Amino acid sequence: MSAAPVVVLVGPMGVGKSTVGQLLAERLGVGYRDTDDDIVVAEDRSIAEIFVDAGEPVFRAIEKRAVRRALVGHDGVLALGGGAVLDADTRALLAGQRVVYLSMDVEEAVRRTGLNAARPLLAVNPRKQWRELMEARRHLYEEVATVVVATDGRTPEEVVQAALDALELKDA
Ligand SMILES: Nc1ncnc2c1ncn2[C@@H]1O[C@H](COP(=O)(O)OP(=O)(O)O)[C@@H](O)[C@H]1O
Ligand SMILES: O=C(O)C1=C[C@@H](OP(=O)(O)O)[C@@H](O)[C@H](O)C1
Ligand SMILES: [Mg+2]
Repeated sequence: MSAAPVVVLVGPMGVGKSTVGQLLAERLGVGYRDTDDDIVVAEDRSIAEIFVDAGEPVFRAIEKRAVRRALVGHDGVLALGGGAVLDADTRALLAGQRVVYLSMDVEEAVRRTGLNAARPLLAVNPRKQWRELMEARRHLYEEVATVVVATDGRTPEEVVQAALDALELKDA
């Protein structure tokens, strides 16, 4: 069986992919899936534990497989982890998809993620880490995006509406 997500959400940690993804799925009357959740279930350990125990390259290899599986096995809204676009094969798979890049500025990012131990990449000096992450990744998010939706100063519900408008999708 092969399916394709109706919408794929990409963007940095804390931008609201998981929050917005669930609301968007409700609005569209479809299922919601999150590759980070798939990984936690399959590995039976948290994302932070995988980073600490096995290291980032192992996490990225697991993530790549999880994204590939979800892209052919899920027909609802799919949220990816913030670093999934680092992989060139993943970006190639996203080329044929309807992809929303959720964006935000640095201050909003630091406010939302703060010192969150569940996000190991931001555990130390979050503002500097976030700037560097965005410098490395912004063009990758833009490369895979069908539309860009700014989340600054918007509630999750407003972000969902902006995404539906940008994609010219009607809700269920
Ligand atoms: N539009 C928004 N405005 C304010 N806070 C938000 C918004 N979207 C998400 N959040 C909050 O930001 C944090 C990160 O959201 P999450 O959905 O986990 O992001 P991601 O999956 O992109 O890492 C959560 O605490 C969430 O409640
Ligand atoms: O940006 C990243 O490299 C990561 C983002 C996280 O997902 P969220 O973007 O959902 O927080 C999670 O996959 C992991 O901590 C690595
Ligand atoms: Mg998430």
